[in-house]
Amino acid sequence: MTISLDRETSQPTVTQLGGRIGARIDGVRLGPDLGEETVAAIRAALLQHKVIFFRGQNHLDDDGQIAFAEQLGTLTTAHPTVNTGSARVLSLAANKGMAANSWHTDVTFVDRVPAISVLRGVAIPAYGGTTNWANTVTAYESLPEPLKALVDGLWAVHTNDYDYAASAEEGDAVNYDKDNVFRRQEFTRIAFKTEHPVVRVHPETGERSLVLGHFVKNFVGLNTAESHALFQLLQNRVTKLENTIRWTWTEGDVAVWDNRATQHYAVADFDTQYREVRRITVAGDVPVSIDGRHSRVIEGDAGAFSSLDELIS
Ligand SMILES: O=C(O)CCC(=O)C(=O)O
Ligand SMILES: [Fe+2]
Repeated sequence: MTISLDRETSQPTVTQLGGRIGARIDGVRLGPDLGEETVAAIRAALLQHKVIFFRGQNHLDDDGQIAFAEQLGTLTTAHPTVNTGSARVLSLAANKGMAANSWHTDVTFVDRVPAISVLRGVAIPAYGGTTNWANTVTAYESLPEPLKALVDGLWAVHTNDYDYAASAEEGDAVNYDKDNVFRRQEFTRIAFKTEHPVVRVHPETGERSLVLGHFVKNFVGLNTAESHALFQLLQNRVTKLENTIRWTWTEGDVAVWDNRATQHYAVADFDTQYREVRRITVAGDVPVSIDGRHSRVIEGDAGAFSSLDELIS
């Protein structure tokens, strides 16, 4: 489908795709200078639906994607530890079937967890390679009261040096370079460890959401076995199918998600076909717990994070 609407006169239309998460926006040609009204409409849809999709944005290149993302907030460095060859663009390319096929929220091992990720489908395989998102706000809201009481005061340690051996696959696609060489060493060359509340208050909506995903190492005060059991229990709530939306990509699609209210998972079922998606990340603030306490860095300070800007630009 090709969308050729006059940017000056058309209004974006928002079509809800799932009961708990996901909407498609039509009638917008993404790029710079969208105008206040359009940006406000996009932001409102994002906050409500948590992940929004734009079809047919084939005109976009990296610069256009960056220019669009800049209207949503201040951009972060492409990745805190992986040298992506670009200051802003994280390219996730694969032709050996690997993908970020483990449920996660982006970069939760630092204190300033990114607010928004903008992902563009650059090369999309003929089959497979869908991406799924889960709503971590509804996951919290639908918890029974005793579980809410349990998580409301709970904190978790997140690290980039998480237990890769414990996951069935080798984790995030950012662990691979363009020649498919696993580069965990690079991913973990600076160890980050941050304590986040398991329940954070969303800075824009005031909603409570669960902060979990595959960078969680353990819960504060619980041993490894207890942490593992509780993590599985809560993750099962987050990733329950009714709480998710699945997107089948075509080239030129753009997905934008609220990284403060979602987790995602790229399905590694495209065999040896080439797949490439490119991500721009909008900076976020330090999560705040229900009782007003901020996340705290245990290892790898914010200074190291920002100086990486120069390192990889
Ligand atoms: O490959 C995908 O569809 C998503 C990859 C991912 O986890 C990300 O872009 O943050
Ligand atoms: Fe991701």
